[in-house]
Amino acid sequence: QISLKHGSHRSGKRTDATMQRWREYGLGQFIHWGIYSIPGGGWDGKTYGGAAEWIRSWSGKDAPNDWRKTYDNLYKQFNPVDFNANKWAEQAKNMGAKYVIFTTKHHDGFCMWPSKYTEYTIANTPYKKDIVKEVVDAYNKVGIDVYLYFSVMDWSHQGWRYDIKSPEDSIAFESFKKFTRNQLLELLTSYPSAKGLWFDGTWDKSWVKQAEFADELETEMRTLRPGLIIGSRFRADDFGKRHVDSNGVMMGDYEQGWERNLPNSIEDVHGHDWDCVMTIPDNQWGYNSHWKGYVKTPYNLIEMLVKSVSLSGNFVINFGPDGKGNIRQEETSIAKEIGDWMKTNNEAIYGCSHADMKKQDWGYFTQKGRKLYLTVFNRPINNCLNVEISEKGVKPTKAYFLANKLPVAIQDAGKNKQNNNLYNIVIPAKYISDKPFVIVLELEESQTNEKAYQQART
Ligand SMILES: COc1ccc([C@H]2[C@H](O)[C@H](O)[C@H](C)N2C)cc1
Repeated sequence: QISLKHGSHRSGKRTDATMQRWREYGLGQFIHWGIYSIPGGGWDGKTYGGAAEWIRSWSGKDAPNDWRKTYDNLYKQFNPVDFNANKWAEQAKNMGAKYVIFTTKHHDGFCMWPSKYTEYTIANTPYKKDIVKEVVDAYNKVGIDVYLYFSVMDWSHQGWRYDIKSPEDSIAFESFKKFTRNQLLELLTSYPSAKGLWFDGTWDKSWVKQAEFADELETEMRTLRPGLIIGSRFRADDFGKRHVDSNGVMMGDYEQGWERNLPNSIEDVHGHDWDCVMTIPDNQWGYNSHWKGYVKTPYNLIEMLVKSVSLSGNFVINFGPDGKGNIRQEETSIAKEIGDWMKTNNEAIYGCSHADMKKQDWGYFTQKGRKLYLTVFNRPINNCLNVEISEKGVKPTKAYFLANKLPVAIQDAGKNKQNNNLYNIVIPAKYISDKPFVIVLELEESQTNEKAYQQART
């Protein structure tokens, strides 16, 4: 046990109602929208390879020549005439998202809210209006919780440094730290309904060296907003360790390391709350007019969602609206397809978590109370879903299709050396589905609970 002043201040999951609500979301929407959405990964008819929201930082073959000046003046033409936050919120509601993470400021430093601490904000664009407020209000109105994405790294600020290597760096970075704190307190004060902050741009040495400052700032923010949810990306500990501190204890309220990546087993989760944030194309978060490479299908994304919930995490799908405020057709049709699936099957997602069951090839288990949800992606040729109930002596009581409650047969599949308490859930051969489907399997009360209950009665 290494003694830390600025390591994690809590071990184990948060148990308060606000965090429990976060845990039950299942599905979220990420929105990356900013000045980078104007070029959309290209310029003057040419497209570039890197991540579109990073285009300001690219150079050489990945960006137009002497691009910085042009980029830094783009805000003067930012006028998203097609933007309608209510339409976005409606679409997210129909998709089944329970929370949204919205980019208030990405690495380029442009603020989508009228910050008092810099001129580089929405207030100084032809659009003028407070986009963060429009998004917060529209999403809250349809019952979707809002989380604010904030990049600490800010390429537009004179005080930003990648590392602190001289007294000059140190003086500059002190002004940057003051600016960052001012903006964060401004966001929390201006948008009190925001439930949390999703931090990014915190990997550079300059910030990693600010263990004390960041720790105090986190405490100040949590005091200002009791219940505030902050992930493991915000700050590093006394020895520069991020996500988990030098004693292996997770920093923040949930693990934020699963970016375009998913845990493969419950062991990978280490008992943490976590979210996976995922792009629809390969590595593109901001609008890119020319998606290259593989674009995930609705069913790739549904499988990732179900896998996330089966491992007690949330799954967040990224949308990148264009410079005019339109959500592109590919994203709209994916949202619709996922929404249709969620309308039928969201009981297997919302409020569910990992089931202590052996992973089977046909798909995933999620659980809520004594109900197991079997989401089938790979239907066995013999129509028998193998289920091995880990809780000793607990038997299944009934099984049925979630969609229409029609019962399905449960066969005792006997015992052998490796496993017992094995059952086949038999899907009727005549049942045809071209989409993943859910079978509900209800379990008896667990013996341990039952025994405890009986003893309690004496
Ligand atoms: C260095 O690799 C990175 C760095 C930052 C990112 C940023 C993306 O721009 C997006 O905002 C994502 C959530 N974030 C981790 C992605 C990959």
